[in-house]
Amino acid sequence: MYLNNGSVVRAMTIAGSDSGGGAGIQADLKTFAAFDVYGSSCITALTAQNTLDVLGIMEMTPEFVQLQLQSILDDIGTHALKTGMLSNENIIHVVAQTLQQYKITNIVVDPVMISKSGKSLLSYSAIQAMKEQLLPLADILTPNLPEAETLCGYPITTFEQCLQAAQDLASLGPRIVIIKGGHANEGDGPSSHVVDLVFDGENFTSFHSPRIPSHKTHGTGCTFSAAITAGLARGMNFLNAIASAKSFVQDAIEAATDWDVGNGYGPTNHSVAIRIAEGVVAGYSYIRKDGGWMRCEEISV
Ligand SMILES: Nc1ncnc2c1ncn2[C@@H]1O[C@H](COP(=O)(O)OP(=O)(O)OP(=O)(O)O)[C@@H](O)[C@H]1O
Ligand SMILES: Cc1ncc(CO)c(N)n1
Repeated sequence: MYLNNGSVVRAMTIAGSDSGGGAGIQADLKTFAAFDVYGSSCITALTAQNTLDVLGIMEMTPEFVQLQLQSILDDIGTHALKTGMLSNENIIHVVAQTLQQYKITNIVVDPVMISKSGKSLLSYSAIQAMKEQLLPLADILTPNLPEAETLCGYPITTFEQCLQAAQDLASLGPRIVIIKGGHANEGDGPSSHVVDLVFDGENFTSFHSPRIPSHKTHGTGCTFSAAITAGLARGMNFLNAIASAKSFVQDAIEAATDWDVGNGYGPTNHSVAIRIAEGVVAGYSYIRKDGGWMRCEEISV
C-alpha cells in the first residue's frame, strides 16, 4: 500500500453502486486499488445496471448516507474524496454539510447526471442544490460536455464556448474545472482526438489524446475522477493528477477492447499499470490575446 510519511494513503468515494461493476462505486474502488490507495465508500443509491441499461434505482435515505460518512470519517479518515452519482437534493445537502463539518480537503466533484445508456442518475430538481451547495466546496469539478451544458444553461458546440463554460463554472466555486471531451462530435461521427480542457481560475491547459474507437467506455468518467482523487491523495499536484488519470483511462479503454463483458457499452479494464505523469500526455497551455485565448506552448507534465 502506498505510504506517505509512513501513513497508508486513503481515498473515499461517495457514489452509486453499479451492479454491472463498470461504473460508480465499483469503478472507483478498482481505480483506487490500481493506484495503490486504500479506498472507502459511501453508497448513495443502488442501481440495477448492466452494460445495456439501468433497470432500476433504489436511493439510500439521507440519514443513512450521513451515517456511512460519519462511520468512515470518525475512524478511518481520508486524504482525498470524490463524489459521483448523488441522486437527489436531500443527499446532496447531507453530503455538503458533512464535508464542511469534517473540513475535508482535496474534493473532486464528478457531477454525474446521465448513464451512457441514457438513464437519469440525478433528479432535475437537484441541479440547483448541486450548484449552490456542492460546487463551492469542490477543488476539482469534472463535468462531461452535456453536464457542463446543463450546469451552465447553454449549449457548448465550439471550443470558444467551452473556454467560456469553464470560466462560468469556476465562478460557481470550484478551484479547477475540467470539461471532458469524450462526448464531443458524437453527432458528427468520431473525431480523432479527445480533448479535456482544464481551467485553474487563471490559465487554461488542454490535454489531447487519440480517440480510441471502442464502445468499452462504460464508467470512463467515474474512473477518470477516481484516478484524479487517488493522485491527489498520493500528494500529486493537480496537473500531474489529471495527466496520470488521463493515461490511466486511455490504457483501461485500450486494455478492454477485446473484452466480452456484456453486450452494450462494456466496462474498461482497470487491471493496467498506472503511469505517474511521465510526460506521456501532450497538452497545450493558452495565453490571453486580443480579448480571447490563443493556444501557445506544448507542455508535458
Ligand atoms: N474513446 C475514447 N478514447 C480515449 N479516451 C476517451 C474516450 N472516451 C472518453 N475518453 C476519456 O475518458 C475520460 C472521461 O470522459 P467522458 O467524456 O467519456 O466522461 P463521462 O461521459 O463522464 O463518462 P461516463 O460514461 O462514465 O459518464 C476523459 O479523460 C476522456 O478524454
Ligand atoms: C452508479 C453509476 N454512477 C455513474 C455512472 C456514470 O457512468 C453510472 N452509469 N452508474
